[in-house]
Amino acid sequence: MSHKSPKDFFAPLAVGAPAPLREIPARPSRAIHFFDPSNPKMAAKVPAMVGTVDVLLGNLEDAVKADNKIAAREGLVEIAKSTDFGPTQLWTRINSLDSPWVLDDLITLVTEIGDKLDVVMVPKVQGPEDIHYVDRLLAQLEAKGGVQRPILIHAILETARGVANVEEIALASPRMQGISLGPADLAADRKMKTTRVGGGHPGYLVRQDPVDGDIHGNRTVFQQDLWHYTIAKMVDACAEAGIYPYYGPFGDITDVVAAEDQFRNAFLLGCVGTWSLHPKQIEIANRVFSPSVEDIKHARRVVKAMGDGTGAVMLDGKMEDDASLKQCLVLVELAEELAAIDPKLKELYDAIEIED
Ligand SMILES: C[C@H](C(=O)SCCNC(=O)CCNC(=O)[C@H](O)C(C)(C)COP(=O)(O)OP(=O)(O)OC[C@H]1O[C@@H](n2cnc3c(N)ncnc32)[C@H](O)[C@@H]1OP(=O)(O)O)[C@@H](O)C(=O)O
Ligand SMILES: [Mg+2]
Repeated sequence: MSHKSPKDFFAPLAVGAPAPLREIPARPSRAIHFFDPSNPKMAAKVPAMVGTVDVLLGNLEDAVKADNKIAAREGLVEIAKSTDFGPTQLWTRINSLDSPWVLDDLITLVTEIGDKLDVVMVPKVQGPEDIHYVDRLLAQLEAKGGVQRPILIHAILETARGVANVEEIALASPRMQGISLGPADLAADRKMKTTRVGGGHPGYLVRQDPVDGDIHGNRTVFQQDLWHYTIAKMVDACAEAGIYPYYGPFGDITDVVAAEDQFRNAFLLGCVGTWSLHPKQIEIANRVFSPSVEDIKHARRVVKAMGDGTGAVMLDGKMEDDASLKQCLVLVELAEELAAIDPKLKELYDAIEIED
């Protein structure tokens, strides 16, 4: 349910505000790197991180102490004003819409750094009404601040009602850029019995049938993915709306192996990127969310073999047809976008040779 009729869905919501986009650009966003602008050590690292990560996100919400909320907001303004972000996007996560800080977050950020801010991430979104509120307020502030291009909105999927409404959230505004899974708040809201921030749980498993009826015998167990349903529902809602799904935080910073597993699960399910909470997670995210040389070589071979894009062919003993061609085109187009901003990837992808 939109707050606009289809006729005026793309009309600005305030006189003087920039016209909404008709299509959300697929800018690379493999890693959305969170930093606390009130943390001097993290803030000092931002300029050197430009170009090494696709998105830098100045976080104002959870993980920023209540005493530091104003310092974080002011710190982000200072960082934005003093940094040339080049190809790197600048996002922020504002405080929750019921917090005492969010109105000043939006007024300050949009009127002071609106032209440098690409995306506003909104936490704890419950339904389209939350997006409608931010949509209209952003338009008014863009007009007030003379912002020249529309600031986009990214919702965090971290409440049970938000999951129930995810399709309407995705379609709620032409500003919607994407949606991220927020596993910690969502687990708490659902009363899931896990205290982990993303990833699996050793108690969530399926067990091999007993051998010869011996239920206490040696039976292989397979740990299951707690987040499969929610990520898949989020991906469907984003695909329907033409916006982008992301995995969110992986809190076990030291377990880089399980972080890679969780990121790859999300990549394979259709997510385009993930959050990174620590510098060591950026490399993992960039690697996982950039298609491998093998995948790109195969995809390009399918595109070549499929000619006009219709019918079916056999390639390496596997059937390729109109549908698998579309899957391959997703990878080929992603590779082109990433190669445009990542020289190392460009070198890898350009070196791929396809036999005639
Ligand atoms: C739960 C969901 C969320 O809300 S997740 C998003 C909110 N959380 C965060 O944003 C966490 C951000 N990360 C951190 O605060 C820190 O990484 C840490 C507290 C987890 C660990 O910090 P520290 O102990 O300092 O780690 P190290 O000593 O290993 O740090 C080494 C070095 O790196 C610097 N550093 C650390 N983190 C960052 C960062 N994010 N960006 C830039 N630099 C960072 C650190 O300062 C050290 O610097 P030095 O070498 O100069 O000392 C929720 O939404 C849901 O799921 O619902
Ligand atoms: Mg959260």
